[in-house]
Amino acid sequence: MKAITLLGSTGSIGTQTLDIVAQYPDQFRIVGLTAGRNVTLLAQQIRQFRPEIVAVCDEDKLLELKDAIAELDPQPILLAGESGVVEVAQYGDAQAVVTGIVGCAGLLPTIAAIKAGKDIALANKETLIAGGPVVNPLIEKYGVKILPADSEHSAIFQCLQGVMVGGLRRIILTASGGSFRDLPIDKLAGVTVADALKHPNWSMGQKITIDSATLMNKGLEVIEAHYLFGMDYDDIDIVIHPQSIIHSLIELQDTSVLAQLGWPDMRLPLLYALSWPERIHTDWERLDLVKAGDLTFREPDHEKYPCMQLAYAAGRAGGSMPAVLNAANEQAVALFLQEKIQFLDIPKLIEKACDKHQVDNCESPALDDILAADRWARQEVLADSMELGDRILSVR
Ligand SMILES: NC(=O)c1ccc[n+]([C@@H]2O[C@H](COP(=O)([O-])OP(=O)(O)OC[C@H]3O[C@@H](n4cnc5c(N)ncnc54)[C@H](OP(=O)(O)O)[C@@H]3O)[C@@H](O)[C@H]2O)c1
Ligand SMILES: C[C@](O)(CO)[C@H](O)COP(=O)(O)O
Ligand SMILES: [Mn+2]
Repeated sequence: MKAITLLGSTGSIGTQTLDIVAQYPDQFRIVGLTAGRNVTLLAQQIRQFRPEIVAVCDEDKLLELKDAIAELDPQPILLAGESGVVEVAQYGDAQAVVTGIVGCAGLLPTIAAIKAGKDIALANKETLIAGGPVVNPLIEKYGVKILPADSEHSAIFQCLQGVMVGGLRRIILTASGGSFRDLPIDKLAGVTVADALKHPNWSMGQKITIDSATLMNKGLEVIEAHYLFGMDYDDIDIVIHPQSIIHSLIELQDTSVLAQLGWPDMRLPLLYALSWPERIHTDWERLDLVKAGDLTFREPDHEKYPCMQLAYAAGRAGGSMPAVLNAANEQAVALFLQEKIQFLDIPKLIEKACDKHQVDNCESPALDDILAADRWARQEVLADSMELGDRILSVR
């Protein structure tokens, strides 16, 4: 039985992970859970999975959580704040930590888990995009495994099983195209948050759904693939595949191409990240190619979606630049979700921050450099968005 700690248990990744644990109680046991502030759901999860330790990041929610589970005996260790989340990440005999926290907030808990010798089932891509130069050396130093749970990187990882080192020639990331894939470019200016949250294939958290709509999710995944598989940016391609049945492909040195297929269901990559190198028999809906129908592909539209090229440029710049790109994106998406900026402002704000940033410690930025770059980028985007605010107010 594998002992697991789950960071971000109340989110899309978190609840799907717990769905797996509930289906396979003979395979998995929950040691720790963390959430941001949804203590109602967290209390339900504590009752069902009886973790040893729990943290809620919002310290103002701790008392409410204590009251919500007061009758439980024994009580889990209850912690709060970012330090509490870090404590849970490194706690006890958990063999693997599932990183389902959204954003760069997952970086410090992930580092703590690695230093505690725990394997990482990585869903939280921002941690690797921003912190790759620090995380990868720690993975090696502490001898832990990083198992991709992101659907594309799981597909690539699955295709790589049995491939000799040096056999990989190219990675092809598939992209659904997101909420506006069929919308003409001249209609993007006025789209609403509600429009952007209507992902055609996947049910996900709000931030990543907006990232899918801007294609920044795919740009981030290019950087994620670089850090996970060591591929040069010239050898990581993107193709639009509206059906999201092929979850990505690899090309080998002899030009043979391997792909992983399945229904768009995040439980499968999550399960494999937890069961690897084994495969667990499931009774989930099996892929029916006739039912799936036509599988189509098209070139990504870089004029319509500038975020992809912004991500390639940041990845190639290296050092602290991916951290700036990621933080600028997190801040811009948050402002869009708050309806303080427009959809097309997102790439503009990101580009402005990246253009201003002077990459230091290019080869190997320290953790403090990455955290400082993250903070700087968020402040830059906030300041730049104020000018946009003037424009928006004048339009109204
Ligand atoms: N959803 C998917 O299908 C999918 C697929 C591939 C990769 N991913 C990646 O997985 C990560 C999570 O995505 P998601 O869609 O599951 O997001 P989500 O639904 O928004 O869930 C985010 C989780 O993180 C918690 N959280 C938020 N801010 C936090 C903070 N500052 N400190 C600690 N916990 C915090 C939330 O807690 P509360 O809700 O309690 O506030 C929630 O449990 C992202 O990095 C995403 O890119 C997601
Ligand atoms: C589910 C997914 O892996 C989230 O990262 C997928 O990438 C989302 O779909 P899209 O192709 O980015 O629109
Ligand atoms: Mn993905």
